[in-house]
Amino acid sequence: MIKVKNLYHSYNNDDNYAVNDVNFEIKKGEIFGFLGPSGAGKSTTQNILVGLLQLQQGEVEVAGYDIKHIKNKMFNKIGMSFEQSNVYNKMSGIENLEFYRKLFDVETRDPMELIRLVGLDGKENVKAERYSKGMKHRLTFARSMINNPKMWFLDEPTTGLDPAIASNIKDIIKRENEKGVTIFLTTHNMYIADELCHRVAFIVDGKIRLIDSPKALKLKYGEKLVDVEYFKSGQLIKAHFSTVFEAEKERLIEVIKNYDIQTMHTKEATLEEIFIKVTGRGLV
Ligand SMILES: Nc1ncnc2c1ncn2[C@@H]1O[C@H](COP(=O)(O)OP(=O)(O)OP(=O)(O)O)[C@@H](O)[C@H]1O
Repeated sequence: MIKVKNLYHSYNNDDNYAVNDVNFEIKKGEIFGFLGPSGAGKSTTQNILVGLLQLQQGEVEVAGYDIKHIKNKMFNKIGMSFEQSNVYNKMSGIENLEFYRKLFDVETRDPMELIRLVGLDGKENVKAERYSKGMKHRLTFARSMINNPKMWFLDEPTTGLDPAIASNIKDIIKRENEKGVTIFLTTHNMYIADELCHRVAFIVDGKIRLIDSPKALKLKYGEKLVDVEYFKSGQLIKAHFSTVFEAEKERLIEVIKNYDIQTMHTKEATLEEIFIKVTGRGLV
């Protein structure tokens, strides 16, 4: 669905690259996470992919279209939800969607259905200038689905939303993906990436440092420890055991056999810990 080969971008046309030899492919039906700290080059890459920034160097194919020769038809197939909401303030929520749907040559979704989906019903006739930041964000998100995109670009889709609304947005993303929509998700929120993405790319200083599935990364970089809380002579003992070393595995079995276990968890590395391990940098 997306092929990116040897992509470079410099804002000043010098050798100070915001995107520096980036390569990746996204398969149809995949949720691909682009994970990196502020200034890593995520938005620059995404903006080239959606035709907002001109391709300077490299090869990019999106939904079967070569980005060097963008055809209007490509925009029928893609949807974009930006971190910075860019809705028309003088129009109401529903007017924004009604206006936007006219820009497409394909069948579009019912604006009111989308308004309901993102929980803006009851506010559809209010001008967007009176919407809160989170409401504008949801309207932008709803708008990005109006043309039933096959390829959906989501930039920080849950940033600034309260937990219940963020959870609703995550469910919508999962459902659309189950229907076959391919998703390019840009974020520095590792929880979202972990929960939603089939594969993630770690990007720092314009370069991709690693691409893999969250599960494979955890298996590779996880500590393989089991944390156990158990009662011994009436006292709660907290201990952890490696599942790699034989002696520790035997100690763990002894504890399970002889004591009353309160809690037992395998300790997995979080994506953020792995990111720091691999790149030497934090995600913010
Ligand atoms: N319009 C611009 N002009 C000049 N430099 C820019 C411009 N936009 C971005 N940059 C620079 O390019 C680099 C990559 O920025 P980019 O916005 O792609 O990062 P990002 O990973 O999306 O960050 P964030 O998470 O903060 O959005 C940064 O060094 C940034 O300062």
